[in-house]
Amino acid sequence: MLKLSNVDCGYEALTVVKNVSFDLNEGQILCLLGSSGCGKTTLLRAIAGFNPLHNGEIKLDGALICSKTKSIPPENRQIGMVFQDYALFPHLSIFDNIAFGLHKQDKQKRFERIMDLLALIDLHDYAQKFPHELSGGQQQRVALARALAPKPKVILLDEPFSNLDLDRRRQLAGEVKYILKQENTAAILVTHDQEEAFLMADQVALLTQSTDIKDSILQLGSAQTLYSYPNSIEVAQFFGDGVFLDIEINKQSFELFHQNYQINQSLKDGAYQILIRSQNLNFNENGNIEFNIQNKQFHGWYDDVTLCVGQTEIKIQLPQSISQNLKIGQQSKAFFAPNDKWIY
Ligand SMILES: Nc1ncnc2c1ncn2[C@@H]1O[C@H](COP(=O)(O)OP(=O)(O)OP(=O)(O)O)[C@@H](O)[C@H]1O
Repeated sequence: MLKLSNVDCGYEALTVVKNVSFDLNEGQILCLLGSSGCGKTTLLRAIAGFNPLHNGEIKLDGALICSKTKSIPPENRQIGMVFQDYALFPHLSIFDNIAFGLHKQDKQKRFERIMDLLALIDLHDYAQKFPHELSGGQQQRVALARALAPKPKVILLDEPFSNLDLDRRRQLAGEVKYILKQENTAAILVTHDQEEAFLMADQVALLTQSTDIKDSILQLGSAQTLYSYPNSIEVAQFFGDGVFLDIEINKQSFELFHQNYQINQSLKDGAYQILIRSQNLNFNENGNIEFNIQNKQFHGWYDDVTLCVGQTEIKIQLPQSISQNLKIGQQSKAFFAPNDKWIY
């Protein structure tokens, strides 16, 4: 439904985002994920019509809405926007805030749509209240209802949960996903929080921070694909789970911790790095590698655990159920099974 083809965008002479292409289908949620300053908001604003395209084109339902030479004004794009700071009108009631984009509809239809939306966001008793009487999460749900009211084809959400504390963010992310799915409205969410992206997205586009690049999107796919099959070291590092070890591939095999491993993909002989995550280790006294527990850091349901296999340090996250059996300074054993999909 929304199609970006080879989009470059930014500010006057500065191109921030390069060569972005993706398709968004009806009712799908796409998350633009990436570190601060990588251009997520810039891209979102270009889709909304607030920033120019330097190259490429954007189509909505097959119709060109934006290119280097053409730009339909934001208000005519059938694209709604929800901002980080809610941007509700303080002097209007919740009812009137939601009614804002519905002035062309007849009174009865407008009333029904607003009541339906108030029920959907679970604020049916709040119609006559004012924004300052609501919590941050409630205000954000009203902002979403206001954006959804005219039934836009796509909703753009720019860090919509960042003003809330962590617990409320997770809860509201789930609620917003439910509301968007009920309305079957496609959405693009900007976030730098991977958990939020994983919780909400059908597709995740991870953007690079590097400016010296051809393509801003490092990888596009489901959350599971990005996490389980990162296509580069940069993608794997973004998720921050695991360590990279140097290996030397020779005739489709490599040695690690004095064991030889065959690989099932065709790689030229040479130096590579392999990603090691906790899934590669199965703690068992009959294991094939021996290690020493160097450090443990408590994080609640998991610990950051630093193991030393010979001179090699491996820092991994382990759930309490495993970590509680590993004492600092203790020698232990594990079965080690590297994953040849994680060689870079
Ligand atoms: N109005 C502007 N004029 C010129 N450059 C800008 C402007 N706004 C942002 N930039 C630059 O564009 C780059 C991308 O900014 P953008 O706000 O899109 O990043 P972001 O990924 O959304 O970051 P954050 O997660 O911190 O919001 C940054 O280098 C920023 O300095």
